[in-house]
Amino acid sequence: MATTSTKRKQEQVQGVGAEPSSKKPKKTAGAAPSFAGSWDKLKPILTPWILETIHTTFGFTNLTPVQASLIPLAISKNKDFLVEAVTGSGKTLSYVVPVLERLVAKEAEMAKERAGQGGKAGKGLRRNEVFALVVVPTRELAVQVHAVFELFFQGLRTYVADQKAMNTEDVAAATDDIPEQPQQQQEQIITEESYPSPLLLVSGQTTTSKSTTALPPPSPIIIGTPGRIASYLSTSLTTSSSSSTSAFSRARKHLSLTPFSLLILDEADSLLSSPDHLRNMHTIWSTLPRQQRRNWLFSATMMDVLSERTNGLLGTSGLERAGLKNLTRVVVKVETKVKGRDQEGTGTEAAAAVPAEVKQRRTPVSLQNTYILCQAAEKTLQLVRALRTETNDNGHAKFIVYFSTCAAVDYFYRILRRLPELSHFHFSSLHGHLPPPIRTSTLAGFTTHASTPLRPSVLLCTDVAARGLDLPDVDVVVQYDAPMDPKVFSHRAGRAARMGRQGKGIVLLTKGSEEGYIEFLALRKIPLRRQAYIGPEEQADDDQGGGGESSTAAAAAAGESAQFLVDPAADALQLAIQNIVLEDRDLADKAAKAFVSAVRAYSKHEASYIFRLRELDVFGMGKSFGLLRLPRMPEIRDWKERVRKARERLEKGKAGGEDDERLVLSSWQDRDMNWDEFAYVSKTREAQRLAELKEAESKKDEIAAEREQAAKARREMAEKRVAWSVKKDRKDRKDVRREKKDRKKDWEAREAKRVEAEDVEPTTTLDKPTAAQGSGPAAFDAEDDDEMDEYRDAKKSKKEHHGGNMIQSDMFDDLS
Ligand SMILES: Nc1ncnc2c1ncn2[C@@H]1O[C@H](COP(=O)(O)OP(=O)(O)OP(=O)(O)O)[C@@H](O)[C@H]1O
Repeated sequence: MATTSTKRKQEQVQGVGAEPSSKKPKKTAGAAPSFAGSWDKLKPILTPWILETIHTTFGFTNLTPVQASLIPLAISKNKDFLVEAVTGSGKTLSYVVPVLERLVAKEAEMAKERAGQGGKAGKGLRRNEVFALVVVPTRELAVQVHAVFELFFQGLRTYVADQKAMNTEDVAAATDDIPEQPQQQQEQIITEESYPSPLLLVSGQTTTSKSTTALPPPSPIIIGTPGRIASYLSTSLTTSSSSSTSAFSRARKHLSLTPFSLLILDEADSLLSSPDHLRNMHTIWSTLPRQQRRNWLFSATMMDVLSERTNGLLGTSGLERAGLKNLTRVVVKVETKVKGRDQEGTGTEAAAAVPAEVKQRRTPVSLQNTYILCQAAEKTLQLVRALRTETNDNGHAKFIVYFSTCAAVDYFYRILRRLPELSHFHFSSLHGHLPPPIRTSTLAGFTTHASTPLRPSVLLCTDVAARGLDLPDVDVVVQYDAPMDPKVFSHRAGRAARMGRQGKGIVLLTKGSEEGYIEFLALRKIPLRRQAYIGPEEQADDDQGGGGESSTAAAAAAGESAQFLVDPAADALQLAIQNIVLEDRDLADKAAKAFVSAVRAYSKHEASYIFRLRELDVFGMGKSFGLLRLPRMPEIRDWKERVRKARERLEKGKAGGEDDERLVLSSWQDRDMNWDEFAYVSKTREAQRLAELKEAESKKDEIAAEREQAAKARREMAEKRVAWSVKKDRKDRKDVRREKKDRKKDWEAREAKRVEAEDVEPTTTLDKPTAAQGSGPAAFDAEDDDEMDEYRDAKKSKKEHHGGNMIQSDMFDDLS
């Protein structure tokens, strides 16, 4: 067996840090995280109430490596930082603590300055003065970070109350010979006591009103999403040129940036790559004072921003353009010592002789990242079986399942909980199209659910829950769809295995087309281990849990290749899902929307050379979604055409290669049913449908005529658009084809005569004259290519006309 040990080290940070802990970090693979010194021994020494809160409220004794690396630097040096450490390694506290320490220092500095200017003694920051901004990409993460700050301020209040109580006791017990409390300490208590709660700016929580009077009052620390922060700042700070002085001063009074010092971007790579976020970030940057502002950037995939050049502000030059120069990098790496041939568990005695190798990885060591290869038609089946085997065999209880679109989450949420084999699971769903209060309650429900293997819980979600969320005790993360942005992969998987806890990740990859993703991730230092296709439970029992390739036994019995044969259980599951869908037409609508949006999402993969839309088995995908019929979309027409051609090639004995093997086995059958009688459960919806049906019936001929006219107009338009050179080219090719056909007829006639005259067997396909010889049947095979060209031309002109999209565009704008 391969053995692993863990070592985390800091890089590019000077030697300031916590004193090393006397306890050795645990070295067992995937055990508790290695800590890097105790909070008590941290230099500089933390402010008493901050230290007390870390100990009593959070219950933490030791620092994590990223905290030990960054906190001393961030408190004592006025620098910009770029911080990368794996998911769940404690990055949040690594900035929260320095922000608070610097706030305390600023408070004291301002108090001194203002006392010097004749201000009220002991008053530092004013109520409208903002000291730090924390920007995060999602409302859920903002709420979480806000709660951490809030815990510290609660800790402060408790600390102050305790101090006061102690002082009162001291006073009561005082005698003349006991010295007074030092003046400085009393002042500090009064000052610190006055911090207002941090301000949270997220959707559904704060108003977007243009009026400053409707805005919540500022706080020294503001946390929020880019859009909300940008609009809050601009509304609070800007006035139109026609505004009166009093309006201006009202606005200035609402918020002041005089002491502003820190801008923190958590999940910074996401904030800097999404065009929407970036637009808001530009507003924020232009509003904040540039000189005195320090920028701290955090993410588990932060270093990627330095190399990528295609999106947003990424790349070093992009960061420089945004004023993010001279960033001090703090990178905490995870190293795995691998003994044996590889780290995928294939070690043997011989392999053990191979010297151990140290490999870096960008995921926690306690995270076991795996992939399952299956057919597109088997994906939902594998999801269902994974949920069951992980609970039954591995005792796991808390799951997150990621889909690529909101519509897919919405649909599968309605389906999975109705499947009898998952009836004991508690499902919840989270995506960006849900109203904020529902998002909040869903997350709270999932977090507090007392999950056990007998009553497991599953959160179905989009990437809205991929980054930063610290959801306790997540055992397994399943990625039904690989993320469009490869950086998100480790963030998703990192919802499990946090802070040294054991966790597992499973990504479902389509056999025959998506295997390249494994190598792709390995190059990004995210090693994946293969997990066998999950067979039926009885089989798993027989195999001691080994599972097997889909339908291997059946295929072997039939003497066929198992490679692309679909597990019969996938057909049974499709039927079961269809039967659920048949209960309400609304579900069929949701299924179609989910399917269409998922296909469109597929076309948006950044790693498009791995996730090729052309390779997407839409029939199989339709089965996995339990569709009753396939929606009309160009991708399906294209796939149908390719399947047809592959079958033709097979009939002609020309089929070859994996591609054809897959296409030939791909099949689709619409459910035989009467759609006119398929009703909505909602009475109003159904009444509306019936009315529309009646109207359509009465206008049937009119509609058909309109359609015919529209199709004709489209054809004419397409014809007009075709360039003269293309038309000529087409005519030339037509002529060539005609010539070939004539030659073929000619040859056939001659061949028939020869067979009759010489009384011989006709020429077979094996002894055909070659195309180069120009007169045999092979010379006519080029027709296939011509037809294909023509098909492509027609498709292209049609695509140009329709913008390549027959489906409503809102179906796709659905990714998180
Ligand atoms: N010093 C510590 N000792 C023990 N637990 C800690 C310590 N610091 C943080 N934690 C806990 O570890 C968990 C993960 O921390 P955090 O959410 O900050 O990770 P992260 O690195 O920001 O992860 P992500 O990249 O996913 O956002 C949290 O539950 C947090 O309370």
